Amino acid sequence: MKNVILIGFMGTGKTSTGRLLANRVGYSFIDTDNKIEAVNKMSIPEMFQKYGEKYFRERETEVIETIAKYHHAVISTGGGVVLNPHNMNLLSQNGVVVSLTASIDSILERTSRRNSRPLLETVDRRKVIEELLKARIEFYHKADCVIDTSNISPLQVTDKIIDFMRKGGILRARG
Ligand SMILES: Nc1ncnc2c1ncn2[C@@H]1O[C@H](COP(=O)(O)OP(=O)(O)O)[C@@H](O)[C@H]1O
Ligand SMILES: O=C(O)C1=C[C@@H](OP(=O)(O)O)[C@@H](O)[C@H](O)C1
Ligand SMILES: [Mg+2]
Repeated sequence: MKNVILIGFMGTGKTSTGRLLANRVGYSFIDTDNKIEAVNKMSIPEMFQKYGEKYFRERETEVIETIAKYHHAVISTGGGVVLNPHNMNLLSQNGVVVSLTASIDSILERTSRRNSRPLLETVDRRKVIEELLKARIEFYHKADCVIDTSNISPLQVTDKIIDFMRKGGILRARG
């Protein structure tokens, strides 16, 4: 049974929408960031601060190597997972990849509610978001399905993902 992998920039709603989707379709839910924190017994900001981004990326890949083998799971990734082709090869072998996008204004607004994202701890957040997006956009478009979440609720995003799953025969008609 295929997994559903959510990719996308910080603030596009991967964690919140993924949890909702898993509840609706009866899949288990895994968020790579939560798993990294649980396995390493350390928050992500603390990990970045103590050991840096490279160390975090290594822990991220370790977690992906484990969870890519799961079945029947919605897997919400962190925004930088796409940077390592090894991560994406593992995840896509056993799942369909759904990419969530959002306008810069939406990303800015959504990531300012709670700052647990070390890469955005900066004075000019808009500029950093623009630069990171520019470098990553090509990866976010390599997906089986791309959904713009700027003007729709997480529930509406899950409606679209469920439609996509039904059309692809991943999910049976109703229920
Ligand atoms: N479609 C949406 N519309 C409005 N707010 C959203 C939407 N999706 C997520 N959010 C909010 O944006 C913030 C970041 O969402 P989160 O799921 O943590 O994103 P990600 O995991 O992609 O970084 C949260 O406060 C969440 O409630
Ligand atoms: O884009 C990134 O490089 C990151 C995104 C974060 O996850 P979200 O996309 O869920 O915010 C988290 O993995 C870490 O702070 C790095
Ligand atoms: Mg998240």
